[in-house]
Amino acid sequence: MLSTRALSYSYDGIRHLHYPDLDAAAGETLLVTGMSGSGKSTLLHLLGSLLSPSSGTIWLNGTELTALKAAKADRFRKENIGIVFQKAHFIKALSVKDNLRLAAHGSNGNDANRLMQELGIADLKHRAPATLSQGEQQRAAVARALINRPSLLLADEPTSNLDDHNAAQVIRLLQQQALAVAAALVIVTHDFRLKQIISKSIHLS
Ligand SMILES: Nc1ncnc2c1ncn2[C@@H]1O[C@H](COP(=O)(O)OP(=O)(O)OP(=O)(O)O)[C@@H](O)[C@H]1O
Repeated sequence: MLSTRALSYSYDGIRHLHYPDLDAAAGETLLVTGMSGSGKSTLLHLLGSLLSPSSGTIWLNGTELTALKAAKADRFRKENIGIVFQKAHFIKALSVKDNLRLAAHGSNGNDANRLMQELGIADLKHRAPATLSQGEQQRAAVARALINRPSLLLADEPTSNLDDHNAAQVIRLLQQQALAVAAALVIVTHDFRLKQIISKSIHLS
């Protein structure tokens, strides 16, 4: 499903971030931990095809992401990869539901109601995103990331600022939803509590 080989990235051509090889099957969760500055967010951007690596390859479902030209990579990302960023970045003027529909490819927007129901935010669909609590915004961000039934779901620090109970709940939610669409789930975090919940992990140093 997802595999990377010999990935590296440099912002300035001087300091290079080298990544261990990653493999994640459909429905599997991979935790990537590391201290601040170890390159977690950069890795997430590489996996999400938002940055191109200096060297190395990323394969997702038989497609070599790293070989795609920009326009094809954009389309591939929209159709195959869902990303839950640390900050959600919704369109302020649109309702929660319209934010989901805007992210949808083709007829996938029809799934917006079902997803919001499953994530417990159906009652909030006509609200402006800014009026939602942090936890509600996070669930809306998960719904948006899932709208195109991605084969790879990426989450950046989904549990920072959450207490133990809510952290476990968000992880359960992400895992349930990833499993429902048979997506590989990659979570990057400095939250070492998650090592107790997720068995497969890689540490960046
Ligand atoms: N746009 C940029 N230009 C130059 N250097 C950058 C840029 N973004 C990140 N870096 C550097 O690359 C390294 C990895 O950064 P990255 O944000 O991936 O780490 P991180 O593990 O996600 O950190 P944190 O947990 O603090 O968010 C750091 O040394 C950072 O200073």
